[in-house]
Amino acid sequence: MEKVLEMKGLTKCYRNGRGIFHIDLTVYKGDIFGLFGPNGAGKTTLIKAITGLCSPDQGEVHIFGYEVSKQFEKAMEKVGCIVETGNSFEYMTAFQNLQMISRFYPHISSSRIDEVLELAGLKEVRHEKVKEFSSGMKQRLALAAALFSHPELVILDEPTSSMDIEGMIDFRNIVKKLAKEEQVTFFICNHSIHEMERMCNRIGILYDGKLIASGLASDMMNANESLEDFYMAQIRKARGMESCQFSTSM
Ligand SMILES: Nc1ncnc2c1ncn2[C@@H]1O[C@H](COP(=O)(O)OP(=O)(O)OP(=O)(O)O)[C@@H](O)[C@H]1O
Repeated sequence: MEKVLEMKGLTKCYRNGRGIFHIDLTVYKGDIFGLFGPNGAGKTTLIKAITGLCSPDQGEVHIFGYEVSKQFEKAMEKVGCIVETGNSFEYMTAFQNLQMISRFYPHISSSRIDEVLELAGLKEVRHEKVKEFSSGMKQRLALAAALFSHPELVILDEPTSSMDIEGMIDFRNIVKKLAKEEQVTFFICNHSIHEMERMCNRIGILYDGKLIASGLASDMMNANESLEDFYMAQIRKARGMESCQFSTSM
């Protein structure tokens, strides 16, 4: 299996002592990797460290074999991402926003703009200004932008948090199709465990900055009624260990 994204001992500790600690994780070509965790577990921090938006205190991130901190441009060449809210120019139309992005990719035909707008379900509203878009429509636009350059790795932080049911189903279908037909690899943080259960083949659970479980979704579901049961069991175990540590240190 070809390694696409690899983290080794990845640590980012903020001044308040929070962050992510000693993360070792590998994502393989064609994986749809889902990262879960409670609020504040460190998911966005991890994505920022992967994409070079914050520099880790320790550890390494390799994308397609290139170390992000040393060979950033090479590492990110085939990556598309949405980190926190995907930013767009509010006073431009969806089409114009993608035209701006297309300037960074002169080798890609401008017909790709219509292609990704259609993929993201925005074809009908492509000439409307983004300031008139709902938050779900803005997320669709962010997805279109992330997919514009035909990335081989797509990193998405809460990509569907404001989408309606149809939007989520469309999103799931796009992800599965790209992973299956084009071997695109996805790394996705999402709170909706039910949605991820239907989509991801590999799962990681982050708790209090630490990766407390990772592996194949099928293994996790075989041993449990559902991914939700597995997730809750892991979280309870981590909380139990925390309270044990607390009582022994008293
Ligand atoms: N710039 C910062 N300075 C200090 N602490 C921060 C900073 N950014 C995040 N944190 C803290 O680090 C921890 C992880 O935050 P992060 O945003 O990565 O979590 P998350 O898992 O993405 O949360 P959510 O699910 O709520 O989006 C939290 O306790 C948060 O308060």
